[in-house]
Amino acid sequence: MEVLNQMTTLKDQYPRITVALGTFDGVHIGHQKVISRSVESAKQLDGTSVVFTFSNHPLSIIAPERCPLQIITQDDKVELIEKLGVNILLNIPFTAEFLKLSASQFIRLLLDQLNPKHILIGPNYFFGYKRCGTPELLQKSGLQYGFTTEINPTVYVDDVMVSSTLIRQMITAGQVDQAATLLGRPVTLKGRVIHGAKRGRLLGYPTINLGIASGLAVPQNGVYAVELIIQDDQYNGIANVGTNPTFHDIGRRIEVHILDFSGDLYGEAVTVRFLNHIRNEQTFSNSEELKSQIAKDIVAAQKYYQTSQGK
Ligand SMILES: Cc1cc2nc3c(=O)[nH]c(=O)nc-3n(C[C@H](O)[C@H](O)[C@H](O)COP(=O)(O)O)c2cc1C
Ligand SMILES: Nc1ncnc2c1ncn2[C@@H]1O[C@H](COP(=O)(O)OP(=O)(O)O)[C@@H](O)[C@H]1O
Repeated sequence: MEVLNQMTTLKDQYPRITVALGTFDGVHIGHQKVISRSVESAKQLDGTSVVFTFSNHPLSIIAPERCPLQIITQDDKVELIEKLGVNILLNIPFTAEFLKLSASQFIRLLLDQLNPKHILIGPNYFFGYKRCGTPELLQKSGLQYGFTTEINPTVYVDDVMVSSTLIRQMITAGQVDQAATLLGRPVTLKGRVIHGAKRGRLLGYPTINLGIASGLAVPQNGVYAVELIIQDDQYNGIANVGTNPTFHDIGRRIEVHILDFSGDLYGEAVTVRFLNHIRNEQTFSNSEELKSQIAKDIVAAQKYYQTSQGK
């Protein structure tokens, strides 16, 4: 997949473009449908599938105070879009100038740069200054300018409408299993192992510590059954997200005790998949109480793996 970080004229080089339009935070199952349809219709046309999206959330420019936490990083978004088989990703910054484009100017920009044959959007796609452009306007303009617009129907899971807003709420409420259903994959965070208070080894439960990137939606403080990927190996683990209130500790972080593992992991890149919420973070009166609770947490996590991983 070719990734372009600024608006580029593609129409001359690629005569039959299909373009999926959207912010696509999370690349959830609804987004995946829209993007996959673009890939399919490009194949039918013997053309080129393009995703046109922004590298920053439009609200970060329109109303920064209302800009939501992001479900995934930009790098992960690019990787997920690539996996869907897209040919070209236009991942361009949403700027103050872009904000001022009217709906018809935005359509004109698409025509001038891409001249698409087919446009794919979700049902709640609005565009142009003050979100004046509607899916219907795109359809009508297509009749005039020679493109078709496909509005993908709303995707539901058990009567729940899939949306980035709902997924963010689920993640920050610790409902990671429900969020995974709407994302089509587990809630995943990545980081490098940093040094902590070196207390874990004394408790008998060493934990890799990961910092929390600002701006990302992180599961609410608590204990979770997780899977980890370190280099090419997969492990089961038990994570605590929080501030270690038992020890009047410092900043919020993610820590994971890896089951059946020993070794030095400082500095390693780690991927953590949050599978299931086990309990909330608590303040214990002493480290013995915390230790015996962690032993119970591990039993709960193992039960979870046995049922979910078929072991
Ligand atoms: C499964 C698990 C559950 C935990 N639950 C709590 C908790 O409820 N309250 C708390 O204060 N700390 C909790 N912790 C965090 C421990 O306090 C922390 O791992 C320990 O202090 C070691 O910190 P260190 O890695 O900085 O050395 C938990 C850790 C694990 C691995
Ligand atoms: N099973 C394990 N799970 C997590 N980390 C482990 C494990 N075994 C060894 N380690 C190592 O021990 C370190 C954690 O020990 P800990 O005493 O908690 O120190 P810190 O406070 O620096 O995290 C990890 O960074 C890793 O290098």
